Amino acid sequence: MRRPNRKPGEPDVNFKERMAALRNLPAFFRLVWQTSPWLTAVNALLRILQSAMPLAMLYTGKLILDEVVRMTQIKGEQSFLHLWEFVALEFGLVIATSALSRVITLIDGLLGEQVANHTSVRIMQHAAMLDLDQFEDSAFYDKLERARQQTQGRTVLLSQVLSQVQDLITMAFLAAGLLAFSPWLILLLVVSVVPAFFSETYFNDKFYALAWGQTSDRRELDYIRYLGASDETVKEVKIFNLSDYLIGRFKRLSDKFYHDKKQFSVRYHSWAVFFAIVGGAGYYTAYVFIILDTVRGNLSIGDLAFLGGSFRQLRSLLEGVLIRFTSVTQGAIYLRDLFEFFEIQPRIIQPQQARPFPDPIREGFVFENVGFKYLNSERWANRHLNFTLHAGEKLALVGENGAGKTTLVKLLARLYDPVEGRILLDGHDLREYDLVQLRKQVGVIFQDFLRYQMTVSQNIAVGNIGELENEEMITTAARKSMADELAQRLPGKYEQMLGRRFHQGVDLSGGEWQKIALARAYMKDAQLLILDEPTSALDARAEYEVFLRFADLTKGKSAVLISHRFSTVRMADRILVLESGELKEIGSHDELLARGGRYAELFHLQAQGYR
Ligand SMILES: Nc1ncnc2c1ncn2[C@@H]1O[C@H](COP(=O)(O)OP(=O)(O)OP(=O)(O)O)[C@@H](O)[C@H]1O
Repeated sequence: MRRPNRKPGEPDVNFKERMAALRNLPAFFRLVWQTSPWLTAVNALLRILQSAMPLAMLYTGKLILDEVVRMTQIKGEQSFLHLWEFVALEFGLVIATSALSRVITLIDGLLGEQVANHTSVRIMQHAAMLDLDQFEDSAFYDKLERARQQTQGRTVLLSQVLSQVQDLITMAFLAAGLLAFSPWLILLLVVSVVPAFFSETYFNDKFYALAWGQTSDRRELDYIRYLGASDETVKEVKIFNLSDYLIGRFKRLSDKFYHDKKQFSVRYHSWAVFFAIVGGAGYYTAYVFIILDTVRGNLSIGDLAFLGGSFRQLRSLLEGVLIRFTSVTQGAIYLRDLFEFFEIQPRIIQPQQARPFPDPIREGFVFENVGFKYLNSERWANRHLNFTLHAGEKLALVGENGAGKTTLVKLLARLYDPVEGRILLDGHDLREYDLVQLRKQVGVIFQDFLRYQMTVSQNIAVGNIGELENEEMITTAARKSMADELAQRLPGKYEQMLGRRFHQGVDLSGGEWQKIALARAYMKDAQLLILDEPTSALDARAEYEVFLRFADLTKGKSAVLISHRFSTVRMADRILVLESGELKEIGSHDELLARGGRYAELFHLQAQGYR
């Protein structure tokens, strides 16, 4: 479960907001047009054609009826030519209508799919640009989630808006016919349908509020569902016998949803039935008037059929349009989340006149009174940091859990910018350097590195994805990190699928995964390599070898190592001890031991454990 959501019942959308949300539609249609101009244009054209069909058919029906009546009134030999022409015309129109509606559905589906894919790609592109700390902000995260989840809704919205326009045109055609006969019939129509519209809007708002109120509970439900049945959780669920507890929690929540939904739906549908009766009464009042006028001889039988048909269709179209209006505005409100998400801009961006990243680094990184605190946190995760990471130096960071080691390396890799002070690289602020080059020249393997459910070679290549096809580079990197031996043992070698999610995937042990992750570090020729607890799961021999190799393989390069094992730490040139985010001491292993400070204390503590 991710973030707390808004309070139940919030936000209650009113009519004004609904109308305001419609302003997102032009931007939406620009997006649709960009996705496929060709399909959009054809779709629009066919829909205009389709919208004239109902009137054409009703009118042909009238012609047929009038012709039949005329023929029954005349005695003697008669020509059927006209009648068959009309029938053929109506037959043609029927066929054209169903063909058109098929083609329109087809294009809607294709276009919807393309729009969904195009939007997903844009969301991914935009998310990739954004800063790490933006992902840690709950309001941002909610927005991203909603922008992402509504992909399917947008496909529906597309055809809804198009159908809405099409129906409005059809109505204009039909209304023109009715208007010529009797304008007040139109008035009657509006009066009989409008209450249903207000009822629909009212219940839609209520439903939106209900859905909003349930968002965080729904997430909890999804989370419990995931806990209850997934490859990653099954082990603990079995060992701790959690399934009954989880099922109980799931049932309690889902029962509550069911209860809320039932209450809502019963009220909603009861009112819908009532308003359908009102609408029906309106229609029959009008129909009676038309019948009476026909009996009086003012209208032909054909007119009766035409007007009755027009009125009936107009009523159901109007009802449909009004009801659809609420769901269109609903969709437009969700669009607002999407466009607001696109408007979020990253702060860590490529500088206007970027300085090329030095190659080689001459002086190194200088921390000048660097301080950093996380968003929504009052505590400084790092503060008053003053030290130099010299070019070519191997620096180890030690400190207790939460001391700020990972935060420090995130600052070094410019995943965050300092809140206080600055970091200089060869005399210039890190913020002035080309960001793309910086990402290439600073390699980081985090303690919570990703275990991609992909092949061994893809898992290594993510360290430098441009070299995905470079087998030699991948195997060399694997040899350096000792992942090669592991790959050779697997049935599929480098093409072996890892993880259990996909066909014939195999899972690895924690240490084996670390070897794979370490290989990523060797995939690029970075000048600064940061390893955040890279060997915590390796056995003693593997760890020893990794570090012997590491020193050798990173000769002339700078490196930062985070580790809780002092056997690893002591191999570094210097060691920086952090305490509550601040620098406690810095020096070589021997210097720090001689000083008898915190490092010496921690070192002896760990050494004691081995005696
Ligand atoms: N994304 C975050 N948002 C808010 N606070 C955070 C975040 N990440 C870390 N912190 C806090 O910042 C402080 C420093 O965390 P950091 O991860 O740098 O510690 P660390 O020394 O690497 O710890 P460990 O040895 O457990 O890995 C901690 O108090 C932690 O709770």
